[in-house]
Amino acid sequence: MMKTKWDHFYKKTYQQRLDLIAKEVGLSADQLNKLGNDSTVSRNLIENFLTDYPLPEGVVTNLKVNGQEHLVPMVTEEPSVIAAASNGSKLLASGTGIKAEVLSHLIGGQIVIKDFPLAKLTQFVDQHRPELFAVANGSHPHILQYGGGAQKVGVRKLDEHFTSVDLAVDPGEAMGANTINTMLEAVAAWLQQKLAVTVTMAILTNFEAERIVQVNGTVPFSALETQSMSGETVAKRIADASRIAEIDHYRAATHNKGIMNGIDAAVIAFGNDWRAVESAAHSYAAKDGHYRGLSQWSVSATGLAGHLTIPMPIGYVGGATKVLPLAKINQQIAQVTNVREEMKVIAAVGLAQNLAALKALVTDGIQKGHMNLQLNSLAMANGATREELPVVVDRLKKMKQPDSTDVKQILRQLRR
Ligand SMILES: CC(C)(COP(=O)([O-])OP(=O)([O-])OC[C@H]1O[C@@H](n2cnc3c(N)ncnc32)[C@H](O)[C@@H]1OP(=O)([O-])[O-])[C@@H](O)C(=O)NCCC(=O)NCCSC(=O)C[C@@](C)(O)CC(=O)[O-]
Ligand SMILES: NC(=O)C1=CN([C@@H]2O[C@H](COP(=O)(O)OP(=O)(O)OC[C@H]3O[C@@H](n4cnc5c(N)ncnc54)[C@H](OP(=O)(O)O)[C@@H]3O)[C@@H](O)[C@H]2O)C=CC1
Repeated sequence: MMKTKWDHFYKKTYQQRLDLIAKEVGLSADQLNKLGNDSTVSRNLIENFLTDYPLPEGVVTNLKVNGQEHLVPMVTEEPSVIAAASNGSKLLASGTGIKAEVLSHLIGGQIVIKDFPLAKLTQFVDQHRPELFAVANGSHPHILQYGGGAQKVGVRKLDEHFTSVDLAVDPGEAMGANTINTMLEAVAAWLQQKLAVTVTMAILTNFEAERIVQVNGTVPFSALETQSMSGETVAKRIADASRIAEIDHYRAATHNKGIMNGIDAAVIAFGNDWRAVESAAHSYAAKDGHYRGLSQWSVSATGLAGHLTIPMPIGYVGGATKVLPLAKINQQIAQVTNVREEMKVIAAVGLAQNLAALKALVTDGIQKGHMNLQLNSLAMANGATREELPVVVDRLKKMKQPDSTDVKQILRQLRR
């Protein structure tokens, strides 16, 4: 490999790394001071560690799932997300509350094999299923003790060259990526030994078709009423919005982004891998060959009914869940004691988040509520200090469409 000045950067001490970066990009002493923040946990969690990057954490109120109230911590940089999730939770709590159920809890993975007869491989796997499961489970010291283990195996033709041996495993309380990867590599080695197959790769899949949570909720018409629309009209308009996400992928992408506003924020707060959750959500949304909204809303005789079915590949243990100190505290704040509860609560936040966004979209429009709460961020981004912030925001609220020029002008006036 070619040599660069960054070779073995990771072997340098923390201070040496900071100094090198400061020199390279010309950081001031003040900037260095802000950056420098050695942490034993973080230094050992990731590579080339520089600093902890703080994101704001807030809490969703009024989320009621299966009769129990949960305060759900959310980590996000986006104004109005937590207000909206609380708004949607309160609306849903005014109905039957949210009913949630974990439909399946298996992580899948694949061993991709090249140029081997499909029929021979299928026959071998069918005939040696117990042995194959024993190899998989035997590669993980404790998976059976955790109530998990290999559950299913199948063979799937990919094209004329490639075949996938698909394994599904109950990962216990863990997200299970490392767990299943260990198992897949063990089974791959065993297949190589038994059949002399050529294995191209052995890896979990983030298409999580068998780790599904379903949440349902209803909102009475009375709770949806606005100054200018009846509750029934609002409900019908939300059902229309839901339909549009079914038929138009332009809209479906935004509809699902709204759901993930809540889900990602909670997943991060619980110390989980949000890329896995994102990847699973969007691939699931496209599973029928057409990308669509993950939730559906319809009007019943008494109110609005919402439904969300979504993969939720998270863990209550493992990954960073017990390493990041805040993740543990957040599990306690949310009053979740196992992975299934956590899956349900996170999906419920997604449904509530979606409801609030749709209600805003079909009534006042998104900008009114969102921009009102975005004003703090607009003011700070344009240089307002903590002391100036209340006055600046107050003046911005009185304007029709405030922007950065307005903030700068207000600041000039204040600083005269
Ligand atoms: C912003 C609101 C909530 C205002 O909503 P509102 O109707 O003016 O609020 P309200 O004063 O009637 O309050 C209702 C409840 O909302 C919550 N709430 C209200 N204000 C706060 C606050 N400051 N902090 C915390 N919680 C708040 C709180 O639970 C409150 O109940 P209360 O406690 O007063 O009895 C509403 O307009 C809303 O839900 N808007 C949706 C905003 C949103 O979705 N933001 C995400 C960013 S936009 C986006 O990324 C996705 C999107 C929208 O494109 C997705 C899509 O297209 O589908
Ligand atoms: N594509 C992807 O999504 C990928 C994700 N990852 C990463 O993998 C990590 C998640 O994998 P995961 O296997 O969960 O991680 P870990 O290996 O961190 O955690 C699983 C381990 O937790 C221990 N454990 C303790 N109690 C339990 C229990 N009740 N049930 C199950 N396990 C228990 C077990 O180890 P023991 O018995 O030794 O205590 C188990 O092997 C995340 O960090 C993710 O980012 C990695 C590769 C790819």
